[in-house]
Amino acid sequence: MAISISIDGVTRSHGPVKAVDDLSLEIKAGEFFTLLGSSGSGKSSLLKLIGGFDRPNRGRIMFDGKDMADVPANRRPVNTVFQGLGLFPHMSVEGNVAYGLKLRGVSGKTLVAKVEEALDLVELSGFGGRDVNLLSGGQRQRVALARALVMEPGLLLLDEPLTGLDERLRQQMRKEFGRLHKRTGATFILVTHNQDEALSLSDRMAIMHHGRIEQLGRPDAFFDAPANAFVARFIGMDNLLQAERFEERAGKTIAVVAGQAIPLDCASKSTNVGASLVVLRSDRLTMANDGSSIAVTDNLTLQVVETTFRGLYRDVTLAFGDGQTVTAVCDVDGPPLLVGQEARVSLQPGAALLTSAAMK
Ligand SMILES: Nc1ncnc2c1ncn2[C@@H]1O[C@H](COP(=O)(O)OP(=O)(O)OP(=O)(O)O)[C@@H](O)[C@H]1O
Repeated sequence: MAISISIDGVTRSHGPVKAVDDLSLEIKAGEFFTLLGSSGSGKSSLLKLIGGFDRPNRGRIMFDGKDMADVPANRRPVNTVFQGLGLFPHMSVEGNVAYGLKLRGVSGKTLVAKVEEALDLVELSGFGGRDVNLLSGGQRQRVALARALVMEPGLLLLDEPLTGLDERLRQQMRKEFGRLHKRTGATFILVTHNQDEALSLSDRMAIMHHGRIEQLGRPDAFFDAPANAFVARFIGMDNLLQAERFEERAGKTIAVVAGQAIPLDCASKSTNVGASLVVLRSDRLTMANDGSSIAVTDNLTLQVVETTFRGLYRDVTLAFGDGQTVTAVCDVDGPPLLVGQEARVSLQPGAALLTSAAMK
């Protein structure tokens, strides 16, 4: 049965460092939830507290409403796949996968059937007798997954499980996680600093920083409304602009940047010049490759600072009169724009958002 998790005001300090800082979070039963954040943000620390490998200084962690404070790791309905795996090198694939079940007293035909089923789930049928030391990196990762899944946990914790794999294997394993999540119905919590992984797999995700959650929600919501400049930068929305003022025109909020009007998509947020930054979504900025305007209205006139060939498109860095820059995408047909030339950039609906300059 999938497990719901409730984290209530949890703090974990190491001397002066608060690895987890008064953090509260609800994870639904059966959800694929991702903790995303840079190195040292507290992701692994939080996962360890959930798994019962460490104890909070303050706050409570509940599974299906039951306080886990006095439940040790080996009595929690949890299995963990860590980075670096920790497979038993002296055991075969089968031996590794069967280990936990044997400890539980499972034996004979039931044991064999369960191990086979788990290996089948990770597409390693027939690999039972192999030496784990002779497997490829991806196969070893899948053995580690099978070893966790065979225990039929209600909660699976995945701590950077794809670290150290090459890009092709990462892609393959990523698909596998998605598939396994659907098939098992368990709650999955993934820790990663890889944004692609988080976006492609998660029902919901949280971006952590300094032991706190900066934003929580469905992956697409981060792009529609990044909570603050830190989150925007973290997810690659680097076009952040300081407005010189905000104005109301015909019921619309306009940001004025270096004398040019940028109509904002969200009128409800605070439009205090010091507290707010304008975010331009690069996927909603369009320009012709000769620099002429595409749309009749909502155009910006900017100066080309740099163009970078990216294969299927070109990145074009463009400057406002006050020196602030944004990057837009331009198609590769025809000659590239020239550095120093003027270009007309059209703002598609939803191109300009507002975000908070300050973090939580
Ligand atoms: N046992 C410990 N003793 C002292 N400090 C610790 C300990 N565990 C974690 N920390 C500190 O707590 C903070 C959060 O660490 P944590 O490992 O949770 O980060 P993370 O987001 O998982 O990072 P990474 O992606 O690098 O694994 C860091 O500043 C780290 O140095």
